[in-house]
Amino acid sequence: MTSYKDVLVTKEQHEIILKDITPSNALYIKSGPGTGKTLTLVLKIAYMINELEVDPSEILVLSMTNKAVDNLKDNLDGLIADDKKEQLNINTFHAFCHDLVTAFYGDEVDILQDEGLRILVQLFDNKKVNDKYKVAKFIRMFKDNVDHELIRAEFDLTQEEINSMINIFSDMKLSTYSDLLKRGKTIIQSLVKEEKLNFRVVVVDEFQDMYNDLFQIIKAALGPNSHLIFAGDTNQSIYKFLDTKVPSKIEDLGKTFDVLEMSESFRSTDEILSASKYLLGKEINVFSNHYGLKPTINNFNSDLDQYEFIIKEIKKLQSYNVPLHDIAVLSRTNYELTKIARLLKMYRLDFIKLSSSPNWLQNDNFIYLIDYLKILLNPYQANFSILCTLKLMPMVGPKTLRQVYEESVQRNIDIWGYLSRSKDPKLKIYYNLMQQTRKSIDFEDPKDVLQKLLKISNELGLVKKFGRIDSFQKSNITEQYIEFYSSLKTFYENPSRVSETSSMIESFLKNFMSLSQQEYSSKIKLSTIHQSKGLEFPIVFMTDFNLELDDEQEKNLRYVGMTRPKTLLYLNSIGNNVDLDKDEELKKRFTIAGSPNLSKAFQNRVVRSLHTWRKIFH
Ligand SMILES: Nc1ncnc2c1ncn2[C@@H]1O[C@H](COP(=O)(O)OP(=O)(O)OP(=O)(O)O)[C@@H](O)[C@H]1O
Repeated sequence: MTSYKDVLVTKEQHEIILKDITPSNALYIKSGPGTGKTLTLVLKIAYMINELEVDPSEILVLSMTNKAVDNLKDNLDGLIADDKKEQLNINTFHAFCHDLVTAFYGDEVDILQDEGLRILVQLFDNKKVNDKYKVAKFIRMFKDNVDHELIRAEFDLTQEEINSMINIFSDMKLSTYSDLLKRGKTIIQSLVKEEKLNFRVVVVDEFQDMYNDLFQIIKAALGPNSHLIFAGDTNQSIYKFLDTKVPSKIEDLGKTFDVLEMSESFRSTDEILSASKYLLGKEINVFSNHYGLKPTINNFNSDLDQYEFIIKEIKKLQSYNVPLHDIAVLSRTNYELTKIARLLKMYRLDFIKLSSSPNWLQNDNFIYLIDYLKILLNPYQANFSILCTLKLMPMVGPKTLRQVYEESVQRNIDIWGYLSRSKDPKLKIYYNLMQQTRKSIDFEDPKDVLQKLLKISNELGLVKKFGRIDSFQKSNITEQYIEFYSSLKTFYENPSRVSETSSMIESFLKNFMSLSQQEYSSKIKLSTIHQSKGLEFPIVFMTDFNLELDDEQEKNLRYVGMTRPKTLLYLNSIGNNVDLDKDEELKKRFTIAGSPNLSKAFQNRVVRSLHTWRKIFH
């Protein structure tokens, strides 16, 4: 162990931190789960700024998720001066492109979301492209410049029908994520060419899940004098539907590669790590110096048995004073998580579902509050939001929506202008309330903003839509409004979140998606395995665990889940065909059928010690 900035780092980590940043070279940090990718990247960034005197504005750090970005930023606190931290460019690929596109073109980027697809189904009014999946596919095809001949064949459409749908999409000024990345790439390319953007170092985290659109951003950002650093673990690549060939394409970047590995894992005990590697079926160079209990596998006949076991074990852990926030339940799908959530609620065990977006958005309908805000702020640029929210009004159906859209196109006015002139009583109610609210709303006062939104949701149909969802979700609505309000307040209470050029509310609209701090709450964490990537928890339950997997991607996903816990791992399978008691290899690595010997674990301080294993900088 060596030390950098009072942090004890391994020899491997130290070598990576000090490795030179020659422009023509790239550094690939090959690291297994829990080996300290984040810590090492953070220390390397600090080293470059503090010791090599690299100007922080010349460092670009790109990551796939908001969570990873927040993590990097938090961990940099105290390592570099605050003013230098401000100049550092640490962003998700999407936010980086979003900022460039809005700054460059001055227009708002309206990304097409799930609810928007439903409105397009109605506006398209086409018998063959008649559900949101088909609409999404249609848009993807035309955005990817697929030959119209092929689109016609795919959906059995005429050219007129295709043109009409493309026109609607363009009139609504909608973008897809892929659009945003492509527009971003073009801007970066020209700025780099004109030497207005000049990154000396580009750092990319979690490169194993990178797909072509993201790869193109990196390629565009790299000038002749840029050094590239990328870190990742191909065994944790879990997005099969994306372009998994990308990591190998990195070699097309024309840089000479140095590969440095990190093999000591600081997260999981050696028992957990060995069992994870065994089920992945690969020889992997990671080890741990912490020892504890073997993971436990139980096979159940039904979901109910499985869930009862989890509740019983959680209660047992509580009796050893394990705080709920040390426990996570990971599942393959959101559907399974909802079932577990219901059960935990029944037993009055507090839980929180982790997601990459803010909590209140776990109810899709809350996206309409964002639409209302966009309209209140600038109705002339909110055509699509107006159509989305009009649909919530009682008695407004697809026919009215199409009529509003078509007539405003014919008269060459925006939809707000059309509404202001409309004699239709339903549309008048909508217009009058919105107009009145626009005049009276105080955007400087979050309480007033919330009150106005509540009134609008009540009178313009959103609350009625809430009424149609099931009772479990309904009981969470007040809580979600409160969470929405606290997200809103974040911007009023943290001026640093508000950029110089935009107001509080504009900053909120631009950044609300990145508000997800739930990991730090004091409740049991529920998460899909996908969402748990990059996170760690002292104790993990994995549900519906499948021992018989062939698919490589699925095995990787299982590996990601199994390597999240620090000390205790419970695997629950249902009706699996492997005879657990007879499989000697499994028996060597797992406790089969039963529960872990907690009293032994606590006696040996295996579990307790974990409470002190907090993140190094926390
Ligand atoms: N040198 C070290 N000494 C002590 N703890 C360390 C050291 N390096 C990393 N850690 C700790 O190990 C844990 C795992 O680190 P980190 O989350 O960065 O791993 P990772 O490589 O990103 O893992 P994954 O690929 O699974 O997301 C963290 O709690 C971190 O603080």
